[in-house]
Amino acid sequence: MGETVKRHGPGTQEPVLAAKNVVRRFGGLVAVNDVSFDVRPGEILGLIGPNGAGKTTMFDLLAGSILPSSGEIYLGGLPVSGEAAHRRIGRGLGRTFQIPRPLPNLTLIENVMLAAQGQTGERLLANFLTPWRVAAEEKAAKKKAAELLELVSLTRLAYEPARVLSGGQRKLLELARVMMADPAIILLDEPAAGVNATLLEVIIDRIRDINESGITFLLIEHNIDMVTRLCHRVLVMASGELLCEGTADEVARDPRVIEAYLGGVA
Ligand SMILES: Nc1ncnc2c1ncn2[C@@H]1O[C@H](COP(=O)(O)OP(=O)(O)OP(=O)(O)O)[C@@H](O)[C@H]1O
Repeated sequence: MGETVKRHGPGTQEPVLAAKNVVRRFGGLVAVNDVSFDVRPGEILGLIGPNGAGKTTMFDLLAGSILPSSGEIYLGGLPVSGEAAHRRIGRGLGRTFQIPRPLPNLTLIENVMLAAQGQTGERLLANFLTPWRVAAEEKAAKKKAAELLELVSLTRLAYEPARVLSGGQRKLLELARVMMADPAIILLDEPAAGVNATLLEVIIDRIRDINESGITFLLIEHNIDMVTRLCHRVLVMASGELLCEGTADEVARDPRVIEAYLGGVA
């Protein structure tokens, strides 16, 4: 029972991430128009919508890659709209990209370790640690990276260079990399794109495992099967606005959503 409550996140808890009346303009174009929503702790929230709806712009705003024209983004209850991505990541936000680009000639384990290195490096300098403690930190990072590769079913390839990976395996590696910084919430940009059917099952299972360990997800996805199977709740954007929210089945039946998708195709 306890697990179930954690998975869906009690409604009274502080949202992990929230947008309040967020607007983003590019010149005369309003890409995100007065969008507000909460991401509840422990949930997997889907963000769907036709091409050009404003989903990627919303992700960029949440992650701090771009700043809102107006409105606020809250991370763990605190406003962060003026803070860029590197500050947010240190405070529990992780993001994967549609096309992951690991360093091709480094091994998988090195790629995962590197995801912590910025943080570790700063800490080492700040604390004037002695060399043996640096070595100990590296050893700890390697152990953690190995555990994360196991978590994403890539142990077999841990000492291979990243260039040997398929598109789907790169997505799994990206998941391990982002986990290295101990995020509270992970933004996933189209985890199913370019992935074969077998690996898609692995990715779905691994996201579910990680979510069940207490990590919240927000994902953009065009693969509706994946959204239906994974997401506790779905937000639909169209023409920069938040059209509706509900379970995958609820939004799929909503006439406004059907119209938005047909409009997008026409
Ligand atoms: N840097 C930019 N400069 C100008 N216009 C932009 C910029 N980024 C996005 N846009 C415009 O904002 C709108 C929303 O784009 P966005 O990429 O957020 O949509 P999306 O829902 O992610 O689409 P897709 O599913 O195709 O990735 C589009 O009209 C797009 O052309």
